[in-house]
Amino acid sequence: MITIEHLTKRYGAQVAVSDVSFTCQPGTVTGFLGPNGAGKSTTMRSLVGLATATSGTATIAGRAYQDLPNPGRQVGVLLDAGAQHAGRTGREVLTLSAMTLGVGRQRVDDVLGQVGLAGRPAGKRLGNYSLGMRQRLGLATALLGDPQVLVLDEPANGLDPEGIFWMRGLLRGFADRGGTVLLSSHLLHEVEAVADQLVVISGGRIVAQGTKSELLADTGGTLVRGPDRALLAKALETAGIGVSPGPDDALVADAEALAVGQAVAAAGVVVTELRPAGGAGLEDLFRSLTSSDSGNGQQVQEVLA
Ligand SMILES: Nc1ncnc2c1ncn2[C@@H]1O[C@H](COP(=O)(O)OP(=O)(O)OP(=O)(O)O)[C@@H](O)[C@H]1O
Repeated sequence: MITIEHLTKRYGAQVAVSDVSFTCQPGTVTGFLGPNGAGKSTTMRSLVGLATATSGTATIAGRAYQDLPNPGRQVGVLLDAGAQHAGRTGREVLTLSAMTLGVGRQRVDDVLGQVGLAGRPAGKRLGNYSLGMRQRLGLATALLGDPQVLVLDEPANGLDPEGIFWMRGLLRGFADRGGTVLLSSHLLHEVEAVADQLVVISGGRIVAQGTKSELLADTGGTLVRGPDRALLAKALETAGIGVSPGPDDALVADAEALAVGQAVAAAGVVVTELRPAGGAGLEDLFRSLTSSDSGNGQQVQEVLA
C-alpha cells in the first residue's frame, strides 16, 4: 500500500507539491493525472526517496522507501526510461540490476520475455533502442525484483498502440494478483481504461480523487429517444420525471436509466435509445479540473467528494 500524507515539497520559493494526500490500495491501479508541471513527478520522486519532502510523508507498506529492506524487491520504479547507459545492451542492464537486487539470472530472462524484449532486442545496445523499447526495458527493470508495488511515471510514453494495449494487460494482471500500481500518464484514455482509482493534481494540489466510477459518474440525467416524442414526454411526466429537450429530437430525463425504463415500459411507449445523457468522460473532467480558470482546487474537490 502507498500512503501519501500532507506531502509538501518546495524548491526555494517554488512550491512543487502542496499538502498532497492519497492512498493506493493493493489490488488496484491508481491513475495519477495532471498537466505539465502539476507535481506528479515530484510526488513520485518523494515516494521513492529521490526528493526530500519539505513536510508530510510518503510511505510504502508503512515505511519510507529508504527504510525498506532491499527496496527494489518491494517496489518497482520507472521514472525516466531514458536514464540508462547507451553503450550497454538491454540484457546487460538487467543483469547488473539483478546482481544488485540479489535475484537469479533466470529472472532476467523472465522479465525480458514479459516485456517482449527476449531474443535479439535483448542483445542490442540501448543507443539503438527506440523510445518504446527503452520503456519496455524500464518496465522490465521495475519488475525484476518481483515487487508488490509499482511506481511508474509515464510508462506508456513512446509505446505504439499495440504496446499500450500490452502494457494495460500487464498492469491489470499485476494488480489483479494483489499488486499496487501508481501510474502517471498524459494518455487519458489509457488511464481511463486501466485505472481503478484516479488522483488529479493541478498546480501542486489535489483537485479530485476517487474511484473511476465515482469521478466519472454521470450526473447529467438519461437521454431517451423514441418515434413519438410527445408520447414519450407525457409518459415520463406522468411518472413524475422531469424532461428537457435533448440533441436531435431526443429528450433528457431527470432520472436514472432504470427509472426511465420503468416509466416508459409502464406506459407501453416505444423507445429506440436510452443511455446516460452526459458521458463526457475523463477528458472533460480533466479539462474542467485543471484549466487555469477552474478556480480553487479545494472547492472542486469538495464538489466531487
Ligand atoms: N529540481 C527542481 N528544482 C526546481 N523546481 C522544480 C524541480 N523539480 C520540479 N520543479 C518544479 O516543480 C513543479 C512540479 O514539477 P513536476 O516535474 O513534479 O511536474 P509534473 O506533473 O511531473 O510535470 P510533467 O507532466 O511535465 O512531467 C514544476 O513547476 C517544476 O518546475
